[in-house]
Amino acid sequence: MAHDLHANSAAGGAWKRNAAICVVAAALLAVPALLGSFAVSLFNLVGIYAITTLGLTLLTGSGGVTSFAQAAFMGVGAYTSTYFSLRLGLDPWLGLLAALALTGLCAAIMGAVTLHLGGHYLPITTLAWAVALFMVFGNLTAVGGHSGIGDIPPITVFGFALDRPHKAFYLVWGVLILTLFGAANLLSSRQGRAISALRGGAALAESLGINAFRLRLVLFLLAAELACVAGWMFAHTQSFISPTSFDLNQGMQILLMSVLGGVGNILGALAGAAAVTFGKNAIQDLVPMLGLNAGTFEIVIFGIAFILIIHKAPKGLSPVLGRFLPAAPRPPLGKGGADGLHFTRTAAPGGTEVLLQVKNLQKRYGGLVAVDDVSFEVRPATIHAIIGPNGAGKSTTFDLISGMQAPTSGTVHFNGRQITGTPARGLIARGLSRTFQHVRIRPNHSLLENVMMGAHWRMRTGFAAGILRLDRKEERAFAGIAHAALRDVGLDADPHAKAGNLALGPQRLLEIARALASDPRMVILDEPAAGLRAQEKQALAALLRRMREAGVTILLIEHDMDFVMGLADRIVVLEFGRLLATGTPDEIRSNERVQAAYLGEDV
Ligand SMILES: Nc1ncnc2c1ncn2[C@@H]1O[C@H](COP(=O)(O)OP(=O)(O)OP(=O)(O)O)[C@@H](O)[C@H]1O
Repeated sequence: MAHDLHANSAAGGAWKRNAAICVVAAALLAVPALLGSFAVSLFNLVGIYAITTLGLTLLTGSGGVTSFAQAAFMGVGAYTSTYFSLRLGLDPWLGLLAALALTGLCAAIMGAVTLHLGGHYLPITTLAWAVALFMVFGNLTAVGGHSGIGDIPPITVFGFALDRPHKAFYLVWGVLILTLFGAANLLSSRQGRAISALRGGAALAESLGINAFRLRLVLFLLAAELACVAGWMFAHTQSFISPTSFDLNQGMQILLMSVLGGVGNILGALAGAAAVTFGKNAIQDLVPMLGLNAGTFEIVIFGIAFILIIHKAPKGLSPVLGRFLPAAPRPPLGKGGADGLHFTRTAAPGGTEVLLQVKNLQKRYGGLVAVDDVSFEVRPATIHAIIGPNGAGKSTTFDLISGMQAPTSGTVHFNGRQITGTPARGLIARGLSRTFQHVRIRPNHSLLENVMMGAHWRMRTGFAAGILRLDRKEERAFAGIAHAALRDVGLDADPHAKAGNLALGPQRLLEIARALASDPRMVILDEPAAGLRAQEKQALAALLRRMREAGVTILLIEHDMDFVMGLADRIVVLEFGRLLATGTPDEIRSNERVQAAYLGEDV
């Protein structure tokens, strides 16, 4: 019955959504028939800026990288194609190809130099890029220099010249609608989940097997190319361009469009572009009536709007859009996994007797030795705990095993192969999955989507297939696997619920489900019981035992002695970076050196 209700409401939601799309499409088709040239031209500008802003939505909103250079990349598209068509007499479509190539080259060089530096390097470089390009455009006398250049020929489609705003409207809005659908498809695909994992920090993305640098570079390129296409349409629909059309002020306005629309909201890109473009037009109409300079006023008003939005409404228009738009249809849960997860790589029969071998591991930070000559082994299908007082070197040991840091000396072997210094992203495919001390989930994504991130390395869909929605079969299969993982940790009641609504205990379980979806040999857990209530700890211990029975090996750091003593098969005790003792819980409990180290604590 509940299932039927859910199916009915989903069908109702889809119906409303499709109806809303039809109404909007009909209204759009009527725009050129109902409005005059100036108004249609404004609509075209909205479409052009929405395409540019959409690039920023993907880059900043989803990937967490800020850029001031979108207007400058529009300029590269506009000026390259103008030069090709006006000076070389070539078709604007050839100009577009050249512009895309040049934009790609510039963005690739800029991204390659700055993206791995992290922090504010990229935003600052994009600022410098915007200023430098303004100078370059101004000094290109072949395309008009600072005074700009006119008579740019229109785009032709099958011999039909788009020489009036009414004709260009269909191209601009057609391209916009295609890019909106493409972006929506991308964000709901494997690569879209990888992009949002980036927002959880490079550590999360890399732990899932995602090359954070490469993904940021692809996003930066994609955003630049979208701006280039928009710039190309700008030049050939306005027929006049000048450096001020693509200066830093324009770059800031595009950032304002993105922030106003709600960073990360796809339709927000359109709403933000419309609000700023129509707002700018209203300022230019009204302010001169008061005897004031519209240009100066525009900068002041937009500056104030920027500050107000950041402080008072950081989500921009997206809550409003969310209220009026019917919810997106929920993806199917997929088949398979009805009887729980099947691990294909656990307890490798015939494999090595030791799954993880840590030998003489050392990590120095200048004069401080955080981990000093530590050696231990973990056998398959066991629960192994690392304990020790604060500052004993537990987290550093974890980081050395999980590839977050490289050791100063010593080796780590996993499943018979040396993994010393292997970057974190290379480990999940070998069967090593991890959770974090400070939970790293994507709060605005569903439980199902969060868990599917764990299966990223097992999936194949690339950017193009995601944008074209050719990934449905794979999505269904892995939604089934993620659903089974949620069932394994007891979170399958509402797989489509937002992960951010969960309390801390269930969030920790969600991270474990994400690790299970990666088909792990071994899961390493950083203080999994921290902050949990007694009942939640019992449920967690039961889950970890079930995982052990299924053949998954577990290595954990934990401060809660009762939890560790009642659960672990073997325990490693560290003190001042050195191995103090190793053994079963009983051996550790009766070890005098451990008792001395934990003086006053009940071991
Ligand atoms: N990046 C770093 N640079 C310098 N010193 C560090 C760094 N990371 C850790 N340390 C030092 O190394 C030692 C071991 O730290 P680590 O975090 O591994 O201990 P821990 O046992 O996990 O402690 P806790 O239980 O408090 O998390 C500490 O003295 C810490 O200050």
